[in-house]
Amino acid sequence: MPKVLISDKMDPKAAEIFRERGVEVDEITGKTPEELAAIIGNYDGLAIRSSTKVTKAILDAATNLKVVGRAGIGVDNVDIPAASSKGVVVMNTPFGNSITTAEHAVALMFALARQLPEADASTQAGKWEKNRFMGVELTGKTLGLIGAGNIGSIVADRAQGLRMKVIAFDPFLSPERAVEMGVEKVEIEQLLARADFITLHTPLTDQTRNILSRENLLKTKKGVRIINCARGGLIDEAALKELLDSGHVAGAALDVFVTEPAKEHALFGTPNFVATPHLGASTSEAQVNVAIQVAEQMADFLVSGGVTNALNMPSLSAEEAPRVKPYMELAEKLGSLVGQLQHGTIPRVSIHSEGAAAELNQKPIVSAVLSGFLRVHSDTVNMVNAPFLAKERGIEVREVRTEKEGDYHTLVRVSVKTDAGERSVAGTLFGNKAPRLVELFGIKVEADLIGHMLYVVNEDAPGFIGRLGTTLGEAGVNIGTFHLGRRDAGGEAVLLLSVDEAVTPDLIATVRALPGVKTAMALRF
Ligand SMILES: NC(=O)c1ccc[n+]([C@@H]2O[C@H](COP(=O)([O-])OP(=O)(O)OC[C@H]3O[C@@H](n4cnc5c(N)ncnc54)[C@H](O)[C@@H]3O)[C@@H](O)[C@H]2O)c1
Ligand SMILES: O=C(O)CC[C@@H](O)C(=O)O
Repeated sequence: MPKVLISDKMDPKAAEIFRERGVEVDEITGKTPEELAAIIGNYDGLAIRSSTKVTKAILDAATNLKVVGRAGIGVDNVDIPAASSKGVVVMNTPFGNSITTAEHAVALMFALARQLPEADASTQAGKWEKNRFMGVELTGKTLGLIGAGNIGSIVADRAQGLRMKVIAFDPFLSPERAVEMGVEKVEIEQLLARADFITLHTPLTDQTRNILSRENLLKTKKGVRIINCARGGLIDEAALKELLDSGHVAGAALDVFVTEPAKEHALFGTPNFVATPHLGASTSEAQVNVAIQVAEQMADFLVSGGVTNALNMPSLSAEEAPRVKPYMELAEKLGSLVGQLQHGTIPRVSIHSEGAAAELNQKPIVSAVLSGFLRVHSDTVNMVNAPFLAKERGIEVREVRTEKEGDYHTLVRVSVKTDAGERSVAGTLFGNKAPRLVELFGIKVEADLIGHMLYVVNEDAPGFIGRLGTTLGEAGVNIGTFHLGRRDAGGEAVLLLSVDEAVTPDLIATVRALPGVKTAMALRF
């Protein structure tokens, strides 16, 4: 039974779904990084919100971890490159809290427009300062969106309902989508110069870090009001404080901070500054949504291999998974076979799916080939990190599909470019389930690639099989299955034998010394 740790406070629905789906679950929140590192080795999955930091150190300690599930959108608390290189899938729930967060941004916009928090505090302090709190209307004002993705577009929709004019800076926003959203796509300079309110809805990346820098804040319209419900680090907090103090910025509302939790901050107590403790996603509706979604996605992955909303692996729905999985097994075996048989630099790997195989999602098949191929050199390679490692090693990966059937109803061929030219192996699925090799370097040979195997290339001559059988028998090696193929009578023959135990290097040397043997190698599947 796979085991998951929920390490941040999450709606109880998550644990309920894990258990219903046959996943054991522990809820242990509030651990220090050291305490988490001490227990993470016991788990196959880690479900988090924003408090748990999944650092390289945690991943190094997570010897059994297969998946990290973020009940939310931002994954800046997960070291994704480290997770990918350790073969850990990282998933998020990209839509579950979008409405809630957009509503929080709108709430903060109202709070700034009418100074609601300060008016509330003053009134409850018995001051009745009716003339102190003069607000501004939203109607007719210009709202500048920085980031017009899921949340930004919901904010735009709500702002239009409030009769605001919405302009958006987002390099990835297409003109068609801008028209559909009813917003004017602008460059950042125009946005800064024109917006009465600015709201941020981008992830924190190298391009967005400090997007509201001191320089950009100085380019804003005097009296601008700024809202950040996306990520700390998008605004220069020190410059924001100065510009609030000088009155250039009329108000700022932050839900997110460079350092969280922000228990002390230079901005705290500044007039017209509103703060919430990263509450963007905190409604019961959003928390139920993300808890259900993360638990379903992680359980699908751990129980049936389905991959949804992964940031470092191709998606594979729980419905597709049973059909694609036997192909992944076949692909991995074929990748492993070429990886074991071919040494030296391989600049290109091509994966050709034919017949029924060509109708499937190719991404997991390609990843499985690369995983089998590269695992020959490292035990830590898997489906998640194989495409990254292949890229790192400069291996070009080609994918070809031919929907028409050839000799087989379904076939996967893996070819590698070598100094001696292109060499390929091919396999099929028997009964749509059992992977079987059908061709090896141009020779038809049918074999199940399982356990310990011996690969021999020899001159096709009478008596050879007997001599080989005797040699193995004398070494105490029991033959399980025996597969033979040859290019033509008297030409080159290939033998693939499954044996009950590993073939030692000494025995390989003895086989290589037999008359007529060109190559002999031990293989492992
Ligand atoms: N406060 C919270 O509790 C809370 C809750 C949910 C999401 N968030 C955060 O909100 C942010 C947005 O979430 P989303 O679901 O809308 O994401 P999204 O991916 O749907 O949208 C992000 C948008 O930012 C745009 N973008 C990327 N780089 C940009 C750049 N350099 N300049 C301008 N635009 C750029 C993208 O093109 C995209 O349209 C994320 O950082 C997320 O983590 C915060
Ligand atoms: O989990 C939370 O409370 C915050 C989530 C939010 O930051 C997100 O990116 O989805």
